[in-house]
This record gives sequence, C-alpha cells and structure tokens, in this order.
Amino acid sequence: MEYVVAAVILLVVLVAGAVGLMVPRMRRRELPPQAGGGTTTLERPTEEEPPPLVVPAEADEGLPPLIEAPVESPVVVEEKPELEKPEPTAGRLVRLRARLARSQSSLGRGLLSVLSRDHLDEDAWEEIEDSLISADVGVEATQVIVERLRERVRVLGTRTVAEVRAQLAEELTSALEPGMDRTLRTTPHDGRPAVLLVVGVNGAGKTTTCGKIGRVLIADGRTVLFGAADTFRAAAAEQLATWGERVGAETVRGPEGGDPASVAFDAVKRGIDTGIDTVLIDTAGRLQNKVGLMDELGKVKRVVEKHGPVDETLLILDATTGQNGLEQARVFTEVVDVTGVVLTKLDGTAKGGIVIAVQRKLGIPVKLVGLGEGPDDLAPFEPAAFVEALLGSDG
Ligand SMILES: Nc1nc2c(ncn2[C@@H]2O[C@H](COP(=O)(O)OP(=O)(O)OP(=O)(O)O)[C@@H](O)[C@H]2O)c(=O)[nH]1
Repeated sequence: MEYVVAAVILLVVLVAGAVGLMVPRMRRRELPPQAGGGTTTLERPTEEEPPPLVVPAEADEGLPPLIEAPVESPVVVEEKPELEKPEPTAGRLVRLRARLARSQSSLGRGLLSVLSRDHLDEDAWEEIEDSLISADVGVEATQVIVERLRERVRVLGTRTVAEVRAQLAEELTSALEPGMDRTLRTTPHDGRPAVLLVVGVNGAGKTTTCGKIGRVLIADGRTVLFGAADTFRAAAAEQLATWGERVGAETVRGPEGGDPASVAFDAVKRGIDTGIDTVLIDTAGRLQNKVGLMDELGKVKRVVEKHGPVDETLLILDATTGQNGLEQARVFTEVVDVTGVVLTKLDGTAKGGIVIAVQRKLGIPVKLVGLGEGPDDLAPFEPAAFVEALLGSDG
C-alpha cells in the first residue's frame, strides 16, 4: 500500500512539473516575433512583418512590453549655420547718408562756398558748373541744371544761401527724374519665380550685389535661389554660395568652365520645381568690347527665357569708373534689355553725380546703390535723399 501511495505522489509531481514547463513555452509562442538579445524566440520575421519589437524578459511576467525603435543607421544631424538677420531696408539711404556725404562733401562744400557769396556773378555760375561737371553730373545735364537755377534765382529774386541751396537741390532732384519706376520686380507670378539677371563688367560688384539683394528679399520673408552662371571664375560661384549659406538660399552651380546658359537654365528650373519666389542669376564679368562674351550674355538671357521672360535685368556699374562706365553701360543695353542700374561703390567716390549722367544717357532708372562692402550696404535709390547727401550738410 505504501508503495502505491508513493507511486501516485511521484506521478502527480511529474505531471505538475511537465505542465509547469509547457505553459510558459506556449505563452512565448503567442508573442510577436522578436529580435536581438534578451529574447528567446528564434523565428525570423518575414519580409512583410512590421519592424521587430524588442520585448524584455519581464514580458513573460505579464508586464506591458516596452516598444523600442528599430535599430537604424545613425542619423546625421546636419548643423545648420546660424542664419543672419539683415537690417531693414526702409531708410537705408538715410542711414548710409553719412558714408555717402563723407565722400561727396567736397562737392557740397564747394557749392556752398560759392552760393554764400553776396552776389552770384558770371564767375560764380561758372564755378557752380565746374563743380557739377567734376562731380560727373555730365556737361549736358549740368548746363540744363545751372540754366534753370539761374532763371529761378533771377525770377524769384532769391537771396539767402539756404534758399539757393534748396533750389539747387530741387533742380538736381528733378534731373534725377523722381517719377521713374524704381521698384524691383521680384514677386513670383504665373506660378513661377521672378527671375533677375545680373550683368556688368569684371569687378563691378555683381556677385556682392546678388548676395545683398538676396539678403533683403529673405529678410522680407521671400524664398531666394542663386544661380552661379559665372563659370569662368570658380571663386565667384564659391562667393555666391557663401552668401547663400549665410542667409539661407540655395545656390545652383555648374562645373567650372561649363556653359553659363545651361547653369542659368537649371537654376530657373530648380526655382520653378521647388516653388521659390525669386531666382537671382549672377553672370560672369565681361569686357564690353569682347564681342564673343557679349554674344554669350545674350545667349544666357535667351536660354533662361525658355522658362518665361526675365523680370529684371540689372546692370551693375562701378561709380568710381565715372564717365567710362557710361560707354560700358551703353554696350550692355544693346545686348540685353537692361531694366535697372545698380550703382556700386558710391562710398568710394566724390563723384556721385554719375547717377544723374547714367540715367540721362541711358534713360534707365538707377534702382539701387551700393555704399560699402558690408552685407547690408545696399540701399534703394531715393533721388531727394541722395541729393541731400550729394550736397552735404543740410545748410
Ligand atoms: N566699397 C565698396 N565696395 C564694393 C561695393 N560693392 C562691391 N564691392 C567690392 O567690389 C569687389 C568686387 O565685387 P564682386 O561682387 O566680386 O564683383 P563682380 O562684378 O562679381 O566681379 P567678377 O566676378 O570678377 O566680374 C569686392 O571686393 C566687393 O566687396 C560697394 O558698394 N562699395
């Protein structure tokens, strides 16, 4: 009898033990497939199955499984350079006036000293003419301005220096044709970006101006793309790309020595595809007397226009080249239809009168002026504010 009882107890213990081993195994089989260490499942997930979940051992104890992200290749977090915030454009010319006035003051001082004479005789009027001509206003424009001023002084019987100065300022301002449309067409239209082509001779400041305009537009909440169609000078594309990085604009570049027209075309295409507001195309500097290069510029424009008309062709003129710049400008206007002039380096010349000569000769408005190498040293051109700077102290 004792043997029977012992045999029954042994049987019960064996059965209980077998059940104890089986149950956890069955429970594990119900879990989703697992991967990695800490699991006991060996089944491989099929291709269609969701990413493997890593279930810690505790899951067996009935705790909710922790879901970890599947192991992927490490994500490279690109460090974006901190974008710069350009200064507002409103009133820039006034803010930069001191800089302009510094270089123009000789004209202002000279004129004021003549105007302060008791009597404006023939010699005095000649001196006024000479001052304006040597400030690059141009002979023709000077004669018109002085003639009109003389007439006003005579008719109105103007006496004080302040009055004559004010009348001269009015004449100079009117010679700058304040009614001309100086707006820069940079707004996207017809489902595509506005396209600006920037042209001019070597070293006039094309790349710098592209960068400065780009900054202004981005500050105004626009999206901008640069096209580095200056494929002759690798450094120019590099320089433009640097401007782009600083303000957050993409730069489309081509191979060095490549076809500038194709880079310009690609830049506009990229601008259209990515929904950019304004595409600025920087072209290579060229001498206006090199026919081949000028023809190439015409080609750049024609190729870009396969996407639609160019909205603005800006001619960059270096103010320090004075009257020579006028001949350059004339040749450019014959090859491409220039819609606006940007006069750069006005901070470096005492001959700001070139603005009057340029507009008069070309009949094209000066839209912007460059007043330094700094990123915000570009101002919308305002005739009255400019004349105040040209004449120096408010007198
Ligand atoms: N003082 C002064 N310097 C300027 C101004 N604009 C441009 N510059 C300088 O002029 C030099 C030539 O400028 P870039 O922009 O490289 O001229 P670019 O026309 O693109 O030259 P290329 O590509 O060689 O044809 C640079 O040193 C600029 O910093 C300005 O308004 N004032």
